[in-house]
Order: sequence, then structure tokens, then C-alpha cells
Amino acid sequence: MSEQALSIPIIDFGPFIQGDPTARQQVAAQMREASSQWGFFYLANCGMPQASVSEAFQASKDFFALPDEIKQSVAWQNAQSNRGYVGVRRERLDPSKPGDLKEAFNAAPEDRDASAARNLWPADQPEFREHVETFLSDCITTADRILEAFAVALDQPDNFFVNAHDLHHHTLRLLHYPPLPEGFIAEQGESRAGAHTDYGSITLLFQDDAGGLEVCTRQGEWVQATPIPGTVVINTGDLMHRWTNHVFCSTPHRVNVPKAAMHRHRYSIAFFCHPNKNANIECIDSCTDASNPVRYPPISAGEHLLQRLNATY
Ligand SMILES: O=C(O)CCC(=O)C(=O)O
Ligand SMILES: [Fe+2]
Repeated sequence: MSEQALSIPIIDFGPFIQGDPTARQQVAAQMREASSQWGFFYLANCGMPQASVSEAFQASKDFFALPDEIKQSVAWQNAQSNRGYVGVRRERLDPSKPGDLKEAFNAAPEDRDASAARNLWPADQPEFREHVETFLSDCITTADRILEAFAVALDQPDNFFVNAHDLHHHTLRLLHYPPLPEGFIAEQGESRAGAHTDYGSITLLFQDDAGGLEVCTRQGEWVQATPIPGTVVINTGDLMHRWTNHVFCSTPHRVNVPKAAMHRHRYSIAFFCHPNKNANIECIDSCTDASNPVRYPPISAGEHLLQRLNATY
């Protein structure tokens, strides 16, 4: 492993939340550097209430332990709504590989866009719904702060990204990677999650201590994103890559199975941020100059997402 391989940046977000303008600029500059070099970083002191995170993980464990018929009662229907339960092997994040060895539950904020699809909640599980909804709301608050820092990082008005995301077209995804029997991966070439990039603007990723997340460096080397307690992993996705005219990376990542963790469960939770479906995604002015001319025509965020989802299912 190279020097760089050891150093997915860790950024302390505390000074940004506390509000001193110089400190905010410094945090934003670190985020800019990390997003240009890695497209991935750990954020410490991001402001998420610890109880909310713990309750969401517990709710996730309880949900995935339910009988299959209950989970199937809220089965995922289509890319347009993109809510509900996705069973093991249903999704291929890397289309050249067999289905991923994971199950998932997608939910989305319902507070802003009355025309959006509704969440699918299993009957008689009021605590599950309550904890997921609380967590969703905390993720929105946290994501807005992070988006504010990204705007500062790109010399835009503080609310540049927050305004473009104000319909909350985000997706929350609970993920469960079941324990695997011996020899399974070697025989079939499956993984827990195939190599992929995320589609949206930014992703907040909460992981348990099982490990397995790997990130591809710009040099093409796979590096472990070892869980660090108290941090959330932030990555910039395809839409941000396009919006910033390639200034920020959309970095391939995957979930492999470390031998030591093969026989245990892994849980993670991803919050995928997406701009309003009708937001016009057009090269940000600070991201182009003579050496980096505009690379893409404008596209709506909704059109961009549908193109990516249809390629995955
Ligand atoms: O479970 C993880 O750690 C990563 C999941 C992921 O990358 C995704 O669902 O897009
Ligand atoms: Fe991902």
C-alpha cells in the first residue's frame, strides 16, 4: 500500500457548525481538497445526534430480522418511486457481476414534495417507522450543513446547494449484508456490493464496525475505508462530478468481505442526497476556466437520476 493509500482524509466539521467565518473557510477548503483528490472523506463532529444513529441501526436490525413475507409486503416497485424492500441479489451495483449479497430498505423524506411517491411501511412496526423518520430528519439537517460547506468550498453563496435541494428528493437506505457461508465468494464472484459510483450529489454513509468498504484511488488502487467510530463517511457522486465539471471526483467504491468478517452480519446506512428533480445541473462557474472548459450540456437532476437507476436494476 502506498503512503496515500493510508490517508483517506479525516475532517473535523465542528468548527464549521460553530460558525466563525475563518474556521468555516478552513473546513470548506479541506473538503474541497478531499473531494478533488479522493471524492471521499470521514467527517468527525458532523452534528448527528448519537441516539438517533444508534436507534436507526437498531431499527434496521429489527426490520431485516422480520420474516420474509413481511419484508416482501413492502417490496420495491420501480426506479421512479425507489422505495421499500430490495431482497438479497436483487440489485447489481456492478452490472458485470452477479446480484449483490445484501438486502436493503429505501425510504425518503415526505415533508416537502406532496407529489412524490409515498414510503412503504410494514404493518404493525410503529417503532421502525418512528426511528427511521427521526433519522431521516436528522440526516436532512446534517446534509444541509454539509452542502453549505460545499458551497463555501466552491465560492458560491452559502445557500447555493441547499436551495437546489430544498424539495428533499433524497433517499435513505438501510443496508444489511448477511453472513456468508465458507467459499461462497470464490465460487461465484459475488461481493457484498459491486464496484460502483453513487448517482447523486453527496452521500452520507454510516457504517458499523464490520469493515469491508473499499475506495478506489485516482491511481486505481483499492483502499480500505476502515470504520472510524463517531465519524460519517462523505462521498461526492456522479451528479456532483458533472456539476463541478470534474473538479470533484465520483469515486468507485465497493463492499468486499474481509475474511474475519465473513461470518458476521454487516449493517450500514446511506443517505443519498439528490437535488430537486427539476434543478438545472449546469457547470458551476468557479469550476471552469481555459484549462477546464465546460464538459457537459445542462440536464435536470431528475433525468440524470433515472438514467442511472435504469442501468442498475
Ligand atoms: O454499505 C456500504 O458501506 C456502502 C454502500 C454503498 O456504497 C451504496 O449503497 O451505494
Ligand atoms: Fe455507494
